[in-house]
Amino acid sequence: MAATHLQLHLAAPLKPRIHLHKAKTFATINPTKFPTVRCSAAAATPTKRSYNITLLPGDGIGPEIISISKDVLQLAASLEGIEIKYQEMPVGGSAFDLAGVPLPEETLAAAKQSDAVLLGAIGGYKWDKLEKKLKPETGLLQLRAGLDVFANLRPATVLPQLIDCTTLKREVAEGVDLMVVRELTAGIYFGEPRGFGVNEKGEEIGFNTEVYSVSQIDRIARVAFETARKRRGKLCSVDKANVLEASMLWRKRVTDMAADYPDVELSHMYIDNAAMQLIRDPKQFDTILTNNIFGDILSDEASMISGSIGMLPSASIGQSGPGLFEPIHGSAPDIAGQDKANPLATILSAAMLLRYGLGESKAAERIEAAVMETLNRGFRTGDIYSAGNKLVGCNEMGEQVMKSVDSPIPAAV
Ligand SMILES: NC(=O)C1=CN([C@@H]2O[C@H](COP(=O)(O)OP(=O)(O)OC[C@H]3O[C@@H](n4cnc5c(N)ncnc54)[C@H](O)[C@@H]3O)[C@@H](O)[C@H]2O)C=CC1
Ligand SMILES: CC(C)CC(=O)C(=O)O
Repeated sequence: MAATHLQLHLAAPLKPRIHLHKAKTFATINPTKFPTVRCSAAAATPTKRSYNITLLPGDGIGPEIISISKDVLQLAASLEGIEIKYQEMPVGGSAFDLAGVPLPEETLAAAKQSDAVLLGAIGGYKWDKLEKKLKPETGLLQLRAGLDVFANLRPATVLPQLIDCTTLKREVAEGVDLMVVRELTAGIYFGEPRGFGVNEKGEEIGFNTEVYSVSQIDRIARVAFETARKRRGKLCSVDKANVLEASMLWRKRVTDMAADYPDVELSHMYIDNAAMQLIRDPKQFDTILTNNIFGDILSDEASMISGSIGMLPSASIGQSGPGLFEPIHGSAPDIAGQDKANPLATILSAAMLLRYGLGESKAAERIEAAVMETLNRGFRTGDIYSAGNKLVGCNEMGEQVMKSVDSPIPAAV
């Protein structure tokens, strides 16, 4: 098993040497905006050019968007002289149907042994009534925990081509470029005790626990400070420290860590206010640091500022082992199998895999440039359609991105 370049740079627990820098080539392709940070190997050239990727299509639209994203990834990689071997494994509801569990041991083992993992999405009506441990969602949480990918980077950028898709006023949305750094393997999604029971009145209850340890807070905070430092130097930590003890500890640790980052302007915001501010004036945000559940919600909210949840990719990284790359959306069972899904969030997740997971920035730039060019040529899936553009399905969108992949990349400024 090969450690990714990024992970080598996260090796020291308290001072991960995560490297994030301005994606100048992207700014060149489109001077307005796209994700303006990347974290990749510090070394200019990756040490190897042959990789093993585990593909986890999952459920719903997952197989459609993964199939297309694999083709795009393959083309971009081969044009850069990179060899990739793929292994497709089941996860989620489809894994339950095949193997009786949502994360078969073989799937986790394959993921751990690969250089990076690309996931579609999991879940669907069919499996909603299963007991908790068998649900597709449990499989995804087990996968994230099994890979220990604690840092989930979710960029949200308003592209000029999609400005008509935002639900906000143009002047509010235009130029938004933020990064949500979401803690991914702790908090209420994982905390114990949890379960169902009966209270003292004999009434049935369901309960969960929001719990964070110092080390869990410190490691995600460190990633967020490093991220902010390489962006516009502003970090907003979002919590509920007026009510929750876990948030009180979170705020204290983040505040203490700020001493190590005098160049980063730290602010704190309660989650309820942050949810409101994100709609009122999203441009005030640069990097947002938050816990597992607040990050899940805020990033979905941010997706509508940029036009569609079908546009936002994510990268989940740990201190060692492969990273996990997936769109922020779910399995969209309402449109599954209808060739309606927007594949761009997954295609852009494949670009993040190349850059953050493998340190292969040139191939990543090819994909990002191709997405921009495809949008420039007017191709739109239904979720991002506006008058005057060409409405296409998931497959056609993928094919158009493929056509653009081998177009020349402008030099960095
Ligand atoms: N990471 C994952 O695999 C996640 C899985 N889920 C699961 O997905 C299932 C559906 O959950 P929902 O709450 O409906 O969230 P969802 O994100 O799947 O869908 C919400 C809405 O966005 C649309 N949408 C999502 N992705 C799209 C795309 N690529 N192109 C066009 N439209 C898209 C859907 O059609 C739907 O109307 C559930 O079983 C849930 O547990 C939900 C969130 C994350
Ligand atoms: C489906 C859950 C396990 C995760 C989730 O909602 C998310 O990460 O977006």
